[in-house]
Amino acid sequence: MTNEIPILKVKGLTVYQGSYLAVRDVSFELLSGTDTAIVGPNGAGKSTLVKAVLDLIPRSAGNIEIFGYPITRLRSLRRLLGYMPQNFIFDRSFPISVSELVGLGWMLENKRGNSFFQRLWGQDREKSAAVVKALQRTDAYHLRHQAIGTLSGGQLKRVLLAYCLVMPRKLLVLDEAFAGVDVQGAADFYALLNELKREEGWTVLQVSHDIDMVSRHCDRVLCLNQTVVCTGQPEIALSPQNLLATYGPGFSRYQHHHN
Ligand SMILES: Nc1ncnc2c1ncn2[C@@H]1O[C@H](COP(=O)(O)OP(=O)(O)OP(=O)(O)O)[C@@H](O)[C@H]1O
Repeated sequence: MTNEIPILKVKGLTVYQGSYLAVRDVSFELLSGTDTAIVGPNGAGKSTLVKAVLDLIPRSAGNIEIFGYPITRLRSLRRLLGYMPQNFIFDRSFPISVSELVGLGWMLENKRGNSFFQRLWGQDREKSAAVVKALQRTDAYHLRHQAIGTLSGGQLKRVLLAYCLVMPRKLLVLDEAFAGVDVQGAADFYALLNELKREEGWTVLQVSHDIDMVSRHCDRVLCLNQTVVCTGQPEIALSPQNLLATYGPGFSRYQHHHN
């Protein structure tokens, strides 16, 4: 259900990457239970924007409020936030299984009233059940015993999404989560996001290059090219004029590729 509570408020955000002005004076809000896509050409500042919004890189100007708090005071609320970065770089010989990785996303909740050992045992069972459910939801359960270093690109995306889903979240931030996932897989992922949004009230912010999927599945679109070019419902934000303004004249070839 969509209601009018802003989960995230970004005002006047400006970010430099080294000496390069990557994001300039960006403002937007995310309403609870909505799925917003950030689109724009390569180098437009999309990844920089989401990293700065999550306070993972410094900003030179701007205010960010998340769940009603300044981002710097997020601390214990971080578990309400799932983030899947564009690239996940790791040593492929690192001996950790898919289940173990997904389990790392599960955090202890402070439950009172039981003894230490009861809590420990209960939480272990809860964690195992949550890992199984998350892997089933992303169609990666069959990979659970595999070492993460042996996964294909698309399989790894499924497992990383399971890592994000293993806890209930309020905000899920995905940076090209579906790049490299096959067509059926991407459609399944969008169906899953829809379920999380409608049935569990999650809010989604996703960077995507798939204009076709975005126009079919997202509630709002933010067109970015260093700064916000336009924002609104997909049918408005992705009009030919707005796409031209965002991507420049080369876009028609890209769009053709998707039709
Ligand atoms: N660590 C860095 N140091 C210097 N410049 C950087 C760094 N990271 C990004 N940039 C530059 O900042 C600009 C924005 O990069 P960013 O990765 O945010 O773009 P993007 O819209 O996510 O691109 P893509 O669609 O290719 O993933 C680019 O010009 C890039 O070269």
